[in-house]
Amino acid sequence: MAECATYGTVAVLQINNPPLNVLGHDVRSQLMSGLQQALQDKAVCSIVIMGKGQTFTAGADVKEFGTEKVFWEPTLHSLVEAVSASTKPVVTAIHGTTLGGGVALALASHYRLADSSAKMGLPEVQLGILPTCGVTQRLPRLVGLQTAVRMVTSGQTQSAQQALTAGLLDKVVTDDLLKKAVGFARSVDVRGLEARRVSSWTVPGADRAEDVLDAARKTLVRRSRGAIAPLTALQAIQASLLPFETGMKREAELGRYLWTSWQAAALRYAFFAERTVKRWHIPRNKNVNYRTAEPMDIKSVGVLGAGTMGVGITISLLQAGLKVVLTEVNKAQLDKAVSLIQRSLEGKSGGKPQPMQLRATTDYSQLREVDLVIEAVFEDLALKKKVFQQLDAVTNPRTILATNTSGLDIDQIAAATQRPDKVIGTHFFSPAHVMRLLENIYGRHTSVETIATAMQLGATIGKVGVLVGNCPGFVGNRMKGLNFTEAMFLLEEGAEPQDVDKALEEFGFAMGPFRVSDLAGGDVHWRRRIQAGLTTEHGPPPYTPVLYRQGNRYSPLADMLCMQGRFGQKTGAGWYRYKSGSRTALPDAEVHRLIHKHRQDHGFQRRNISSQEIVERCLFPLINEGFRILEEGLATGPQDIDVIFLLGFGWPRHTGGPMYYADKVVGLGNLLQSLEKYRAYHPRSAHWVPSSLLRKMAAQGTSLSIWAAGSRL
Ligand SMILES: CCCCCCC/C=C/C(=O)SCCNC(=O)CCNC(=O)[C@H](O)C(C)(C)COP(=O)(O)OP(=O)(O)OC[C@H]1O[C@@H](n2cnc3c(N)ncnc32)[C@H](O)[C@@H]1OP(=O)(O)O
Repeated sequence: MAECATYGTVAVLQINNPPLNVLGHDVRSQLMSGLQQALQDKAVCSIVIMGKGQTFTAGADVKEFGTEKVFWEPTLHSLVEAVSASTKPVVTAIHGTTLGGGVALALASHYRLADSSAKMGLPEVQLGILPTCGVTQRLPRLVGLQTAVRMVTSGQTQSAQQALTAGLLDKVVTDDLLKKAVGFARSVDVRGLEARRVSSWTVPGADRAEDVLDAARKTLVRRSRGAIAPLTALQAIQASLLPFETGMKREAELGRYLWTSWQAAALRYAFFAERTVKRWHIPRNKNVNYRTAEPMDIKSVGVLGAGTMGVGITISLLQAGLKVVLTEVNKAQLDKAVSLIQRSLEGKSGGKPQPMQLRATTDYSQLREVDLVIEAVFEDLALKKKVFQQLDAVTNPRTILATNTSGLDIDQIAAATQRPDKVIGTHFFSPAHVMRLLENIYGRHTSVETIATAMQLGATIGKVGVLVGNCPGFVGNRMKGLNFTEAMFLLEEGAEPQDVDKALEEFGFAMGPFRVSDLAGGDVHWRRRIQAGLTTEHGPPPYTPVLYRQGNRYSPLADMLCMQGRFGQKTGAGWYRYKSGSRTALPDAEVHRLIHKHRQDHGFQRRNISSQEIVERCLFPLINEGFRILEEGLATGPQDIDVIFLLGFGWPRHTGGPMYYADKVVGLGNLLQSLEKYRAYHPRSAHWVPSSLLRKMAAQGTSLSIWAAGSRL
């Protein structure tokens, strides 16, 4: 856990708690007793604290957070204070990615050394808590308010060089950190110790504090969208302008406030959910799971289609060091794609040339020897089936064939081949080289090896893979579609697009549904509705009521905009209007007129609709659908649904995701009641009928966490 050794007059305490040296209770205890021994040992003049393995430490053990263990002595706070009060100089030697509590230990030390490849960060606000243990008081004294605010409120890591420049580190070294740290510790003098205690320093540039804090507050109010941790952290940093002990008291108060908040619990859940989804199984056959599966070794990947998705996927694969054969029948499109890929990769490597593992071709037969192909052609079932038939003929029979689709039937695509066991859906989110989510969809015949390979490939290219079953829209789009449906009904009943967007943005989404639709292009879903027979390019299908389609209430408003060529930002007008070259959504009188006329034509009585109703009506049907998905065994557990929404649809992380939010914030009983209430008002919308799983759980008073724990292997 923590090992102690002496090198002449230097005692070295080394954390050894693989994989990430987190500071659980055992580690803290051993570090504390090592420190006390070193202080008592007359032969020891200085002390080095460092870590073995891949990192100094990733910080506090988050697994302890929901338990009493985190308060067992020595707590992290006691350990940090013991380091700070040491009567012998303490040098912290940092390597790898050092986070949270690791930075707290470093700040309390008298000297800080790091390997040149080290990174340091304070991700606490991403867990909804405050970097306590004196971080908010010592850091500004060391690096100034501006850098401290940036590090604490963003959670972003700093490279060793950045940390050195900021004043957070005393020295950056290359090679043999242990030897260099011991050498450095030998050279430091106990007589200078008092001056090295950061707690005795004042914050540099305190005269400009008000301006810095005001500017940060304004940015954070806008960016944090309801998350309380960043603004609370700012208050703690502000307290560093007070005497150190007073500031520490304020830090402790604010720390307790965040520690006990529901947002901290939600963010902790999100942290573990992202890691839990890799432990997949198929709900109907638990023997098919991540433990029994053996992935194929993938070294080369073919990407078919060089549109926006194909380009993003290719960049992700190349960045992970895989060989890629990019195939596109249109030569001009292919050339454009290659130049985009090159530019993007050059940007990533800081202008340094990268060994190009890309072969671009218009010839399908070049895909013969790749291990896996990802098809990324236009979202059209007939086209995809044709392409899969060709791929089946041209590729090696052992090659896995993946389709990048956002909702088409995997079984139908697989049926176009002689190897349905080797066909799988890999739903990337746009931009594919940026978005971390990969929704992997198994079909009826997909083999366990194919599933394991797609999940493994996701991890290799830095994505969080979530495995789901095959149904229209899969998990993400099947649920998300309902949000937009209700948003349009709200327009019919009296809201304006900006009212709906504002309510959901206040809930925490970066953009409301109408702004998202304008960004993505309204025509994409319009084409899908046409394909599904819900509408035509000229209006409702013959003999179809305007407000009722396929057994459900229907709003034709989006179709009406598309029929006018209003596809969103790309046409300068959609639910909003856009000035040339601008992405700012401006309310549009024409849209208001169109909605107003539609209300009049169909006898809608306009009424005022509260933000609460908007949020409930847009989100509750989606959550209800999540319960249906669990019931149908299409997701391994609620975490899978939550991760899809957190990483793929901008669901506000501080609420944990739709299923967590329903369970822990709304309450399943309250959710059921609300669904029943809206169902009574809107009997022609099937999405208000509560799922039987929700009914059962609400009746039994059970929580999704119990359901989830039992269902996970
Ligand atoms: C009174 C209360 C005391 C309050 C103390 C307040 C002050 C201190 C606060 C903190 O220190 S909060 C913790 C800050 N640290 C983090 O948030 C670290 C988060 N981890 C990461 O970002 C990444 O893990 C990494 C360090 C960048 C490494 O990434 P990598 O992809 O290599 O590995 P992972 O798959 O993410 O992790 C492997 C394994 O380790 C588990 N894990 C990671 N970090 C922690 C942690 N801090 N505590 C506990 N467990 C951690 C992770 O869940 C994985 O586990 P498995 O899923 O494989 O079981």
